[in-house]
Amino acid sequence: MTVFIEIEQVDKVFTLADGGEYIALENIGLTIRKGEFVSLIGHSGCGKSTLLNIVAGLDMPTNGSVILAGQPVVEPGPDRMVVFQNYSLLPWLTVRENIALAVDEVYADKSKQERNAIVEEHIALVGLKAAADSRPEQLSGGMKQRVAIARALAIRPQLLLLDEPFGALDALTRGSLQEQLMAICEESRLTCLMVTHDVDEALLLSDRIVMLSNGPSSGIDQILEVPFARPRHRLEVVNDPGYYSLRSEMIYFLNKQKRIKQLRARAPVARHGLEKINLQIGFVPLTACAPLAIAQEKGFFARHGLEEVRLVREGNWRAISDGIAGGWFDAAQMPAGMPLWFSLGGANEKPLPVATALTTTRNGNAITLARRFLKEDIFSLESFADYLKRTPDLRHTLGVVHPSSMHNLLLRYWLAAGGIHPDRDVDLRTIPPAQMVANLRAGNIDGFCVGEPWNIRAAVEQIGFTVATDLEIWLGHPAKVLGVREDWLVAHPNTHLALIKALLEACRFCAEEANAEEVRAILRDPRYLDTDPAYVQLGDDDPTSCRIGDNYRPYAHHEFFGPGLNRPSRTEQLWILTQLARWGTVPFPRNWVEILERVCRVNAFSTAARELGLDVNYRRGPIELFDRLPFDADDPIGYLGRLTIKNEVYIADVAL
Ligand SMILES: Nc1ncnc2c1ncn2[C@@H]1O[C@H](COP(=O)(O)OP(=O)(O)OP(=O)(O)O)[C@@H](O)[C@H]1O
Repeated sequence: MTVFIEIEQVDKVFTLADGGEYIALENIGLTIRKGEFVSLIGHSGCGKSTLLNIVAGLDMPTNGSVILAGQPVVEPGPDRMVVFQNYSLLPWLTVRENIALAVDEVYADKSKQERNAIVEEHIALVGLKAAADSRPEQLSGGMKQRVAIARALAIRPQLLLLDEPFGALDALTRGSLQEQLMAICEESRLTCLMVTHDVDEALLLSDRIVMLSNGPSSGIDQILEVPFARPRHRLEVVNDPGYYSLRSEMIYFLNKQKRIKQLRARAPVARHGLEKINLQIGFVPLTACAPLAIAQEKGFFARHGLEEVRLVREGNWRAISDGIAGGWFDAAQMPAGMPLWFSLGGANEKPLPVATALTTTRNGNAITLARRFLKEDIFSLESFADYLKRTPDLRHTLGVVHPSSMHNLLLRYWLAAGGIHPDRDVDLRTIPPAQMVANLRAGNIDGFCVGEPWNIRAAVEQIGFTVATDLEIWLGHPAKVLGVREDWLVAHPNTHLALIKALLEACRFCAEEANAEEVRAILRDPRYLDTDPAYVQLGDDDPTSCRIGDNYRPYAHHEFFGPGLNRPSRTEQLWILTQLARWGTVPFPRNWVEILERVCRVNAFSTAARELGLDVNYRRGPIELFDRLPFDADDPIGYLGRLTIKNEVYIADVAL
């Protein structure tokens, strides 16, 4: 399909009554192909109608241009017709006369007979023959909108612009009009640009959905391709396996925009020598969020002057990374690899320096497989690898939670140690932690690697079984860290120290066996983990492992506090770095020493720990995983070279 519309670097600035300015749109760039159906979606006031009006020629951009079929758009024209939500019919004219008015104007060179034929054809097209002599007041909303569509189509525009055309109609009428519009567009190969608030409408009608971020200075946040075959039928579309993932992508986007509005609304408050005491800290509901929950509920934040901390519960790590990248979180609980992943451009190919000065938990992960594998005598890495070799025609999908999480890195390491290439021999799919068990139950995945309580829950509920835990993979590995953007850290050094101190005290509280019941009770609150506390393993008699219910598999304890446990480790971060580079997620930086210094803020940890009177001189031993392959922290590139199963490794200078 050829390019039909080019929207080039369009800005729209409105002059306000008080003389000020409002930047509605900034740097919008979009091309639309001939015959394509594109929808614009976004929150109220984000500039959808403004953009539509600019394409229609009803308004002009402040900067940039719109080119339609090679010609700049400078005014409205008959090649573009707009259908508005409020129909815009002339009340004193009948259906036939409303349509004829437009036809007579555009086709003045045709005979009266030809013009009448066009009018009648379009009245029939939208099924309004019986109402052709009625005036708008005698029509229902759906009928009026059909007149508006017929009027728009009758002049054979090259481009149909629709501004929430079905917004005011009841669900039944809306559904039937959507189907009629789809049929007409497919028949006439019309190009359409539609503004809508309706996620399902956009998915049914569009080839692409353009999601606009909130204003001021709205821009294109993301463009979704809608791949369903045409002609489309509503039932087939909603039953397509891809429908719900596209739908949740849109809902996620719209919710994110709503949250950004709320979260940005808080002005910083400085007090007690701290640059900011009203913090928003993101977390994902896992047993590992205990230190944050405890710091809040037991008053550790407040004790260190952080009097207005708001913990923001997110369903997945992507929302955490969006919150940090967008700057509406001050800090977040993160998977151990996320600060490096950000700093090396994992989020959007542009390095965003993110630092950590505190490891909040170790352990707490496991690998679960669906129970049906037990019937095939699969109970270990070796038997799983054997099974995959025996059944090369079967594809297996395993869930991980984020590219930078230890679950992803440990699962990949475990598979590769068994001779399984994680990107060739199986499919890895990113799924939010709390949705792992449901996806395993539904058969969408064959297994997963995730933090607790989800492995234990899958085992206790007999949906899956734990095939490997931290005890077998890497006992004591870092799991979650406190992450902050480097620019935030530089602007809030005292607040950062207070935050580390509050969380270190909370970590100590979580680690004391006597507090286990209280921590469990706090975690069961819907604001935190919201799960049966029986699945939360804390405070077992055995210092290294625990057994839950009648599930006799030992699990490693979450470790929250102890000598050298919370101090960020450059060696561990270097191991993470080699694994991220091994799988091609980020380049391996030639300047890795500098990168590790920027990411791993050992000094900030030491200052905080010293101020709390804690010993800071402990060092962790060398890293050794279950396969006993030595990790050479002095020669990480040599170590990467010795790994046989890997993707292409890129080595590059990374400028932070
Ligand atoms: N003439 C104007 N003068 C000043 N501001 C304007 C003008 N027209 C629109 N705006 C502002 O520009 C922004 C974008 O408005 P627009 O109507 O395009 O949003 P929208 O996404 O279509 O909203 P909705 O979904 O509510 O219809 C809004 O904040 C609006 O207040």
